[in-house]
Amino acid sequence: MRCCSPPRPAWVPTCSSSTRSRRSTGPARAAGTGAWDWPPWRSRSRSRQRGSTIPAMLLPDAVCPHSTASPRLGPRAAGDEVHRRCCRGQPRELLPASCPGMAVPLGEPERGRAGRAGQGRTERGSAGQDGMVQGGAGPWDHRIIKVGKDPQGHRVQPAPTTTITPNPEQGAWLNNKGAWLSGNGRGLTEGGWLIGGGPTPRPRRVPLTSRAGNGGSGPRPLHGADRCGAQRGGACSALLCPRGWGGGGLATAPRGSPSPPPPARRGVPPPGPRVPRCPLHAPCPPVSPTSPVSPYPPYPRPPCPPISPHIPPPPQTPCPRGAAPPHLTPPPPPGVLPLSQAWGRAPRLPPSPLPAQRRAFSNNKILVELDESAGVATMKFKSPPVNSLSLDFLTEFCISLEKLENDRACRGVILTSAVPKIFSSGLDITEMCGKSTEHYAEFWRAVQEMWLRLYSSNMVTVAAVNGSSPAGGCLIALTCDYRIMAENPKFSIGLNEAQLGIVAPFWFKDTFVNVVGHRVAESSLQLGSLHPAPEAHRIGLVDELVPEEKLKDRATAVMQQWLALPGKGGTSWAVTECRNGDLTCVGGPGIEAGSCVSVGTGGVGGWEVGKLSKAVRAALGCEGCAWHTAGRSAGCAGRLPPAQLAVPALLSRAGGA
Ligand SMILES: CCCCCCCCCCCCC/C=C/C(=O)SCCNC(=O)CCNC(=O)[C@H](O)C(C)(C)COP(=O)(O)OP(=O)(O)OC[C@H]1O[C@@H](n2cnc3c(N)ncnc32)[C@H](O)[C@@H]1OP(=O)(O)O
Repeated sequence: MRCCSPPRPAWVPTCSSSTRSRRSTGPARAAGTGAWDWPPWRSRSRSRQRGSTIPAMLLPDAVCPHSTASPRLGPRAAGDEVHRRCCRGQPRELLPASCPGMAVPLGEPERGRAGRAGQGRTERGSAGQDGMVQGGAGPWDHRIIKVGKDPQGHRVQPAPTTTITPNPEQGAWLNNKGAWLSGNGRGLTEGGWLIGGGPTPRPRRVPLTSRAGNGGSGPRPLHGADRCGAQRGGACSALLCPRGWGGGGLATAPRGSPSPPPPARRGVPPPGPRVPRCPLHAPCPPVSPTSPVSPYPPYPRPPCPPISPHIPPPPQTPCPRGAAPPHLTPPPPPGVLPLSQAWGRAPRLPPSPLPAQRRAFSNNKILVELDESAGVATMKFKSPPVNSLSLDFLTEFCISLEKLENDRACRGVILTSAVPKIFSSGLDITEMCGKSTEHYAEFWRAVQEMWLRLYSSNMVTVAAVNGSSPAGGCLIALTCDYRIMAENPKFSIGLNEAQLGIVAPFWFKDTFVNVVGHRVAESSLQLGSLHPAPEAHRIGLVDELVPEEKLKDRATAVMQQWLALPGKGGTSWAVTECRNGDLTCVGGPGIEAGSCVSVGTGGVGGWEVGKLSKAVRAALGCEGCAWHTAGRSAGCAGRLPPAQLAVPALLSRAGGA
């Protein structure tokens, strides 16, 4: 969460020209001719509007119009290739039957799928001899024609057409011969033959898949390709599971973690919901078709404690992951849309009265520890020697942050380093030379994604800077709500790009200006200064200095202070109405109807415009709208219809005062 306006107006597409004129930065700068035009997924609409000269690799032109997947990741190839892949990245039941991406021409082998998507590879035959899929009347009605080699290597003739019928209740598929089909992790199989790119994603490591799936030869991003696993009686694999759970260990399951259950065999119904499950891992409610599908795969969920099938779980055991008890979450007044609903996420839980519970997630470069009782996670960078922001690091960063974002138990994140003396050395320089154009685009997209996710996070973010933090490392700290630095004068922080002979991108600069002000930013950027800790504190680049050994405690204390603010527990709401471009409060608990809601550029109690717009846009499905953040008000730019919205009471009270 941010307390000041993010430097977005320069590039955010607007609904009205009047809004554009009110922005602090001119449209020329947003023309998008540079490699870091931002954000990439905005470029499409803007290019349509204004004939932008944005490089093709940044244009998500090939994004499937039927897809709700984020078009952010990876360079896009041209045309229907991507369209088809894009569609196939979606849960099929969510796709319209008319989606052209579902229709694969009869006779065209799914040749590319194995290579591109990492799925559809036959068990015994070679890629390209796989089954051919003909689109049927609906997304689930596919005729499968087997072509390939039998186990002895003989070529087989096309087999009779098989029709697959889904059985959502069982989570399995039935062919027209009454045989059960199953996903074997690589695709839909029948009798050991892979007959189609099934909906069961194949477990593999996250970061590389999420990158390669958008145009490379590697596997596609798996997340979102499946329904919630819990609906099939298995583990929940949907990152945006409404219950807040991450995945079923599909992507980054640590070594030694229990293997997924074997796929059902032919003629044998797959395991249904008969096996008693951990109350923590109750089946997820169906994922709404309007839910955004994350481009990221989940990361591991904790294994269930063993439950004997003979001993049913205690019926009264409250699910610590479920809804908060009624006394903790009073129902909103009639007509009030909880903000969580507006954001499409569950409300965060207040600190749990249960004994402290800690969860730790670790991948290669970032260690995440979540203290559920405090609702605070710590992300420790552990990518020696200097925590440089490589593509892998950035990908892991985004995955970890998104996981926490979707975890209702987590309300704040402390970013720090596990590498002595270094917070982060900034962007990995080796990623910026000697690589392909596609790699540069991918890397740069990841940098932007990292910044966007951190800046727009609705968690409290505190940077505990326990070492030097040049350039991109400084950006991470700047993007947090609060910065505490170890008071070691050997540690320095700043945007030193000028010393490298390069220019800090404008959004680096804007973030810097937001924190230190124009004049200080100007001279610091011109000189490429790295400010020793005491100086950094003096110019306001960091909020406070503490001895290094007290850094963690101080960060925790600051976090508690922030989390103690009202509205953070998701318990108080106000109703606002969008009228004439302003948000007007139309009533709420303790809030007078008609009071005007406005948000100062300095923020209100830690709330800020970006999040408000996020909520509003999510509630109205008005993604095309932008919010002007100039001056002291936040309003919609143009075409938001009057609607009742919910914003935290804190915001409304402060704005109405
Ligand atoms: C810059 C490339 C230009 C390409 C052109 C592209 C143009 C378009 C892109 C525009 C991008 C603009 C935005 C840029 C943002 C950035 O973040 S750029 C990176 C800026 N970072 C730095 O300048 C940090 C430089 N490093 C240091 O100052 C020091 O290394 C340190 C972090 C203070 C640590 O010092 P120390 O403990 O003494 O360790 P070292 O011995 O110096 O380093 C150890 C090894 O780490 C390697 N390394 C250091 N920094 C980086 C890095 N950023 N990326 C990759 N690797 C790094 C260093 O080389 C050492 O490696 P070895 O020699 O192999 O041991």
